[in-house]
Amino acid sequence: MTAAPEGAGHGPGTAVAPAVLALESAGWTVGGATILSDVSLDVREGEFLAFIGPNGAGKTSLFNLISGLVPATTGRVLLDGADITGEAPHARARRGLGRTFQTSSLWPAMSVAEHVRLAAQAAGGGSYRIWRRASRYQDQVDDVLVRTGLTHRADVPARSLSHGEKRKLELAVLLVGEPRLMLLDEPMAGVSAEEVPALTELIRGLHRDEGRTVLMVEHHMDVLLGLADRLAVMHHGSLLALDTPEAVTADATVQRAYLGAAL
Ligand SMILES: Nc1ncnc2c1ncn2[C@@H]1O[C@H](COP(=O)(O)OP(=O)(O)OP(=O)(O)O)[C@@H](O)[C@H]1O
Repeated sequence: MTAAPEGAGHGPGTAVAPAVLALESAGWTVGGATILSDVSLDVREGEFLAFIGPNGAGKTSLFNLISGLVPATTGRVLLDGADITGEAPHARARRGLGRTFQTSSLWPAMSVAEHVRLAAQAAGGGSYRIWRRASRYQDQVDDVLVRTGLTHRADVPARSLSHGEKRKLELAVLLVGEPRLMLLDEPMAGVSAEEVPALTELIRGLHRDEGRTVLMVEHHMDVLLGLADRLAVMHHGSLLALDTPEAVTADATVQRAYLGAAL
């Protein structure tokens, strides 16, 4: 396993946890186009690492590479020190890696509770077709709905949910598998300004109270500045900067490449 410099990106005196995820010069080339190039980073247990960068910088592609949806054509991916570069997404999921997607993955006519129940059944090894035995997952469903604040919406079909509630439901489905490492790809996308604070608090709780390691792509800088331990700035498929939010936002190169006058 690659070790990051002691305490890199963490405050002085902060205990250094072991790396749960490490990328070693990871890259992805497809159809002659290099989408990701030489990305190296360590993510520590319990850390919140946010990815920012302009459209097309490679943030989603990097999440795809980490979760195994696209192959690393160069370099290595390590989870808890084990080389998982060649592993399929489901094998990575079994190791505790879970992710959400930028676009909604819900079934419009299916209720909130049914989504979570189906995920619980799948995680428990049950067939998607055996609905009669679904009742045995009820406690798990109730627990996840409470944690995501969706109990009062349990019987509502997904199509009737607000954008913020849909994002919560996607998190609920993810939480059924109790992933230790969560990759959240733009969880605030399409969410109204009024719903952003509640969703932010939910994600903060999953990180701070439940101790999960979180990687999150997000364009809302105001959200990230109160949430992320470190910011990774992607630019043209490479990692331009990786440091505390304060250091990154003060970095002149980052400002020129991406942040500009917004900060
Ligand atoms: N399967 C693919 N084949 C070819 N090019 C691809 C493929 N997937 C992504 N790309 C290209 O890779 C680049 C990075 O895309 P990616 O979606 O990872 O960026 P992003 O930083 O997540 O952007 P956004 O903020 O808009 O979501 C883009 O130019 C995109 O067109």
